[in-house]
Amino acid sequence: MKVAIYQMDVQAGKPDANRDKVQRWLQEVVEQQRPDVAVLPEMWTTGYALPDIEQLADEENGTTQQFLQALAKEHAVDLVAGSIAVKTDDGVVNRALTISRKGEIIHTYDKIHLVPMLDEPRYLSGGKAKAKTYELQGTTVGSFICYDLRFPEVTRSLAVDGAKVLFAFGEWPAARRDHWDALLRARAIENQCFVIAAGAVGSYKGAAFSGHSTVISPWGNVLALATPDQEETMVTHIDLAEADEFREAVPVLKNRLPDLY
Ligand SMILES: O=C(O)CCC(=O)C(=O)O
Repeated sequence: MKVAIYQMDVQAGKPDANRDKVQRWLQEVVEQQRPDVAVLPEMWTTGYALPDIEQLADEENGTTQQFLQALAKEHAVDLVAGSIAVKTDDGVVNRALTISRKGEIIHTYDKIHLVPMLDEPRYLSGGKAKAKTYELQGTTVGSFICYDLRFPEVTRSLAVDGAKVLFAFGEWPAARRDHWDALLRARAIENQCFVIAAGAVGSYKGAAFSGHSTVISPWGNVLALATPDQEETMVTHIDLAEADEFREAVPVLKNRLPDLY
């Protein structure tokens, strides 16, 4: 699987400008590298302009979703499209979307863990459904969003349900970059999954984002690591057989004893 990650400098509060950036990026990466999958970061339409999120968020099946469906079809690429703010009957959610190259929505997930340090519970509603696996190019995969990374139960449950690739989307603060790096690597090793993480750069109200988008193998090898502070396109090949080989050699998932913990 050839994966392209957009480590993006999201323009907070400017969804039109961010959609333009994504359109230009995708056009360029598809022309130059022909990836199978393109991956975007967390909340890439609005950034963390939370006080205005009610006005900025998309309607369900709204502008950004339709824009992504058209782009995926036009470029014949699967879009693991990070997450966007979406208005629902329960309030605004931070929703991850994956769209097939045919333009079909193949997965959605609303971030379940809201971040108190960023005041998210004041402006956003947490998802009510557990993160579920889905099929992408014949492989079982899962997606989770930023703060979910601190809750190993999320990725463990995706791995137990068969995921071999975990997609993570972040606008993680630079102040805690070490945690991002260490926890992503831990999630890859403990679940014997590839971890493909798209982060953001730039800053909002003086707080910088961590960059360090990355691709990590099930063995824990860092196959690619972006800069901490520049927009960047990272294209990486992953060999999915590595997950099977590691699982056979070290059968962690089979050796779990959930009744004892
Ligand atoms: O857990 C953290 O340190 C940051 C989480 C975060 O920034 C987010 O979920 O958007």
